Amino acid sequence: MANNELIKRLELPGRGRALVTTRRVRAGEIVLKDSPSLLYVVSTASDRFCGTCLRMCSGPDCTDFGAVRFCSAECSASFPKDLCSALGELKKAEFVSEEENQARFLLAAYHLQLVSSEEFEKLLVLEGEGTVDDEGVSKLHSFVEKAVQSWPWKADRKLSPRLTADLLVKEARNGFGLMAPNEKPGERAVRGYGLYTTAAFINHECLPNCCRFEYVDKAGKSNTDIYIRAMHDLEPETEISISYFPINWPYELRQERLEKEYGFKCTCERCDTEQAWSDVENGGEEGLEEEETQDEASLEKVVQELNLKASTLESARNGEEEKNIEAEEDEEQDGEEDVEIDGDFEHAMFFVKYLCPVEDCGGTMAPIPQQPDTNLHERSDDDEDADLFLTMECNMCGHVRTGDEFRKDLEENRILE
Ligand SMILES: C[S@@+](CC[C@H](N)C(=O)[O-])C[C@H]1O[C@@H](n2cnc3c(N)ncnc32)[C@H](O)[C@@H]1O
Repeated sequence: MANNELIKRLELPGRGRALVTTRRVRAGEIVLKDSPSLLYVVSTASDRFCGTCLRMCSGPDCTDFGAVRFCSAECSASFPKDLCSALGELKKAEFVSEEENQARFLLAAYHLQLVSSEEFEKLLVLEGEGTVDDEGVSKLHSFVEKAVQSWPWKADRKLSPRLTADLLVKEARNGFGLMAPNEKPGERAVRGYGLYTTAAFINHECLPNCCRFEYVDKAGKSNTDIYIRAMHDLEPETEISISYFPINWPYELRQERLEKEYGFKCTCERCDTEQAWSDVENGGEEGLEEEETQDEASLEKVVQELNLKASTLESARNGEEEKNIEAEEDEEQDGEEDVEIDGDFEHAMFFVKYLCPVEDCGGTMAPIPQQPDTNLHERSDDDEDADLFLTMECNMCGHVRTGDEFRKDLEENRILE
């Protein structure tokens, strides 16, 4: 099913290292299956999820061991005792929850160095460098240095404030959050984080072509593997992209997260279009609501929303808005590229196709992987709309939508006549 031969790593201008397809990929194909080099459970979930496998951990099987619990005697036995005792030190430290998570990560990373310097080196090549003269880093480094001092280190041990600072940034830029099942609709929490040293080379796009699936509660050993699935057909030599957060996040929130956490400014086509909306909203007296997301995922609403924004932008461009907008627009149009209003339909269709229709979910839909002998692989290359009507699965709530259901929705909302 998964085929890691399907991708290669390249350096792309302005994007750093990236993963690119080596052949044509069909909608729904798994382009990458990756296992974690390192996993840790977050402090707020450590009493409910197993420290070894991150599965739900409840009932009498649960073995309490310092700051980690285990779902079974097997998971308890396979968790490294050195790491367990170091995690026990967390109880004495005065950390707020975010710092405690960073300490958990650092202990797991330094422990990886203890047991496999080869795997540890894979972490060191990931993107990100920290700042040493940071109070938070010093506090964490002092804690970690003490907590790991009794470990059976070899002479080539690497442990320094510089390395601690770098590891923290590498984790922030490359870690994948494994989600806990929703307790209430719309409330989603992370149960733990993992570093996947191949998937870490996938860059972000606000309109991605792949999305990540995980099945942490499934039976078996590889329950923390992640699967990167193609949302639609991809040509050979196409860069694989995912969204680093839910696809319905609004422009400002996306920009803030990408700049603060990932260190780059996104200038993709979607951001260009939404920046123009945001300029109009900020300039107009009757701007649209702040911080809108396309989270009401009914087709009608998504399409209406985007049409409304497009027409607001068009009105502003045509000088029908308040004077202050006219003035701003005039200024902005000097030397500024025109924003494609036609692009709005393409963006609307992206959400119609790929945003999970379940209220408050915000997940991304991707076609269910097909068996090689199904019609997905037999359909002709020029049948562009065929992937519209594949059975899709949501990567957050698991909702499944068949092609017939989608066709009916499109017809009811007059998108397809
Ligand atoms: C998870 S890593 C992806 C692999 C990375 N390019 C590398 O060379 O290791 C995340 C980092 O990649 C870069 N990146 C991701 N998406 C990008 C994009 N759309 N444009 C520019 N840089 C991007 C940023 O530096 C970000 O912090």
